[in-house]
Amino acid sequence: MSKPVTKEEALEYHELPSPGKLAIETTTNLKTQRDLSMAYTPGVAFPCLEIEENPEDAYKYTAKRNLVAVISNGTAVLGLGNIGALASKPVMEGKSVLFKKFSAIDSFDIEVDETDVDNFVNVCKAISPTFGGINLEDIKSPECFEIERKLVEELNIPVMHDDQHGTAIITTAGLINACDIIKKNLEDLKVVVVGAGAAAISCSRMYKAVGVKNIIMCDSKGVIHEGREDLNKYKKEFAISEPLSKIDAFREADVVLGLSRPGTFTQEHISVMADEPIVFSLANPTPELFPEDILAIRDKAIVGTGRSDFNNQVNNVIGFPFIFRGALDVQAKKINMAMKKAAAQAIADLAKKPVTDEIKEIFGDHIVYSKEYILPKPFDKRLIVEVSSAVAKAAIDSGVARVKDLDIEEYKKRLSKMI
Ligand SMILES: NC(=O)C1=CN([C@@H]2O[C@H](COP(=O)(O)OP(=O)(O)OC[C@H]3O[C@@H](n4cnc5c(N)ncnc54)[C@H](OP(=O)(O)O)[C@@H]3O)[C@@H](O)[C@H]2O)C=CC1
Ligand SMILES: CC(=O)C(=O)O
Ligand SMILES: [Mg+2]
Repeated sequence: MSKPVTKEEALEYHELPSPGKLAIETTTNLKTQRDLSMAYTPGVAFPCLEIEENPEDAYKYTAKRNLVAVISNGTAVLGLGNIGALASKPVMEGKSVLFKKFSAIDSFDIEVDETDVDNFVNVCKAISPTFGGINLEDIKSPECFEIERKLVEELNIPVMHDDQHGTAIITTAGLINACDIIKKNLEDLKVVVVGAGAAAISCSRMYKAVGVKNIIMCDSKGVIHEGREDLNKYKKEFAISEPLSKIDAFREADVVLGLSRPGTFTQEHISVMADEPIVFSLANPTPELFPEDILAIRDKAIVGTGRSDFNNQVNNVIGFPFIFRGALDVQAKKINMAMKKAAAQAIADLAKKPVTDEIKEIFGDHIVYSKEYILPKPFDKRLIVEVSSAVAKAAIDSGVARVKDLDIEEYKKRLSKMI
């Protein structure tokens, strides 16, 4: 574990040298009167008229092709709950910083003070011409599902709710490698999912898509089963036929995937799991159960958290920057399961390769594929190359890319120079 972050340090980091975490920079010269005539009137009228004639030219003459909106209404911010649009801004600025640093994507964070599904969708639609993609963030379930569905249906740029799909990609990559290390098959796993919101539902769908058969899901009322009358249609997808207590759900389980809030499972639950349990305790910033408490009773466990200060950070930061990079570069109309699976496999494969000297310098020589290192570090510069190229290829192969003739090896070379 690295040195704990104090409140004072975190507040100072956000306040200095200037409030917030990002600013805007220009890409063209603006030094002379002639530059001004180019950038602004009269020169600017020419690209405007080209775009009016052919909307695709927006990708040629504006920042649209490399610009993503990070949009939230602040209703499910990390595990902090509904703290509102304004209070969500540090997280959204943070996501924009990660886009820029890890995948060279420009982005604006946009906090929308609106909880009504249709009104929120209308705001997103109205501002969508500006962007090459939309990353929805920290919007509570079940509203997030409907919002994303409508936007994907109605817009022709990639729209992805990161808490759903970024998280699904990274937890799938983590599961693939954890199973590889302890020699278990995905098909044979018993998985308990604690949480039944945006992240939990989407991760569980992807687990099923890669072969997991036995999933038991719990929400704040307990195990989700067909006898319950308080289930929305998303939770119903995972209802088991008979009632079950939570402790019985954990009995001999191989995996627990926590996407809920602190304290929703305890050492008692972990103690009844199968040998070498996989415990992803992913609530942020405070996990369901801390790694030391898990390892204290199950020293052979593979443990992951969402945080940057423990081994095995299982966090969508290893997903969303690279999936959008690939999607933008082939002007994908949407982000589909084929692209998500390709991303997860590429992430999993990368963790098996020896780490670079740069990563050793940051994290030390001990970083080798093992129970303590199942996923690449977000700082691994090979992520953009391997994951974004895999996503771009999957977009082309699955027919959602507008750019169809991409030389993947050439593209990988370009990616390696982007950050
Ligand atoms: N590491 C990572 O990369 C990521 C981590 N997360 C974390 O996952 C958590 C959930 O996020 P998200 O899905 O967006 O939020 P949602 O608000 O959509 O879902 C929260 C879920 O937690 C459930 N819950 C609350 N209390 C309990 C309990 N006692 N037992 C079981 N479930 C409970 C809620 O149940 P109910 O439906 O009954 O209200 C709800 O289903 C957050 O802590 C977030 O930080 C999210 C995305 C990525
Ligand atoms: C990581 C993230 O997106 C979350 O905790 O909400
Ligand atoms: Mg989030």
